[in-house]
Amino acid sequence: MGQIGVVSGRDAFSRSSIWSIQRKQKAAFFAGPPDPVVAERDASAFLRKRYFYQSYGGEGYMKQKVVAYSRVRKPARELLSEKFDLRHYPYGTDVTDENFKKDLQEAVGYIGLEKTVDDEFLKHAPNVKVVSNVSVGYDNFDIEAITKHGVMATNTPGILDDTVADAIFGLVLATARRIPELDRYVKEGDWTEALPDERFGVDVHHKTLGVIGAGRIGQAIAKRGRFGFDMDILYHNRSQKPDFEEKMDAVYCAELDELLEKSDYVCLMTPATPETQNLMSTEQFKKMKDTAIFINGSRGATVDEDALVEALTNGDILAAGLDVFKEEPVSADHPLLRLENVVTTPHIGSSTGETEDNMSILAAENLIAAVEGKRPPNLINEEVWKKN
Ligand SMILES: NC(=O)C1=CN([C@@H]2O[C@H](COP(=O)(O)OP(=O)(O)OC[C@H]3O[C@@H](n4cnc5c(N)ncnc54)[C@H](OP(=O)(O)O)[C@@H]3O)[C@@H](O)[C@H]2O)C=CC1
Ligand SMILES: O=CC(=O)O
Repeated sequence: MGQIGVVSGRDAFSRSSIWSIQRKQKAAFFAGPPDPVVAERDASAFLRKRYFYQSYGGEGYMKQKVVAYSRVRKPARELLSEKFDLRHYPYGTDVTDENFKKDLQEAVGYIGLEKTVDDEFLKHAPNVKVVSNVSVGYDNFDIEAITKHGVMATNTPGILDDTVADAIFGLVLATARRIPELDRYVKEGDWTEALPDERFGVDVHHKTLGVIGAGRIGQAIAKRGRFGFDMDILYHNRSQKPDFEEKMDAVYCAELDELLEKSDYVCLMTPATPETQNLMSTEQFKKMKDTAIFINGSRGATVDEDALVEALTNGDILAAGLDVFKEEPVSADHPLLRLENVVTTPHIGSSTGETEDNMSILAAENLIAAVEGKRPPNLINEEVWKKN
């Protein structure tokens, strides 16, 4: 089936229908003011006809295809289905799947998460106007290639900040107070006497929290530390943030080393970019206090995992809380997972029903705007918009 450049029901008529309406309008103009009874009859005929074309795919009406991949939530799928012929594929599907490949060939939009969208992907998607990520991080997008193809790229910033900050601060507490380990201790029947000292945790309140990457989420984490736990806040960031400093008494560390040397908790929240690749490696872990805890909520790419295993085993740092890994899902036999001083979660920063719904809806709105020729609210590659 070929494609027809129509989206809404208003456009869903064959040319002959439109000419017929135009002829009637012309005749009505020369006939003077309309008879209200006739006007009402014409209006209901118009609606019936539109219903017929929408419902039965009559001549000239065909919804455009949109491909959705993985966790695109129901409210967003419903929103998209009102306007498009939505084809939803599960996690793991790729262009080796013939149906996915065919739908992608015809689709005007793609919405999903985690899948790499690069030159190769876009060669299979020649009609796509927009690729809409259901996440704020877009390291799975090759923005240069997407821009070269004249395709708009969008993401979902802002609406997930508090949810992610809660999860990452949860890792701070779980790691410091050894909650998963002690949960097992209770459930496995080992709680038969007063807790031995070697199972004690460390305080979080009144300690120093160092945030690397004090953007939307980094600042939301700092807010919890500052106002919930009376922590002193240090931050290292590409640019200095005077507002943030004022609100949270945060102190800027232009040099990462300064933050690493002074912090009790180091929380990494930068995007994954070529500059942040293995930002934390042997040298950086050695700079940290041996009583300090490292938390990664950014992406696995920002941490040299072999160096982290070494730092945790040698006692260069006390413990680590990790929501993200270089390979996801992380393999069950990964050396990090064998360490008792590591607490993990399966990349769950934004994983609450409410927030995932909101992210999916925002991603759907981005897609719809772009396909309808409007500037999507969360456009990443402005150049494509300016060119049009
Ligand atoms: N674990 C999870 O489930 C989730 C993880 N994330 C991750 O968190 C990241 C951040 O999201 P968000 O806070 O919304 O993004 P923002 O863009 O608001 O914040 C990123 C911050 O990192 C800073 N930064 C970028 N590069 C560097 C660098 N080389 N050195 C120091 N600082 C740097 C930026 O500085 P500047 O202000 O100067 O640009 C900015 O302040 C996402 O890209 C994603 O990877 C996001 C959501 C959930
Ligand atoms: O990791 C999640 C995101 O939104 O980025």
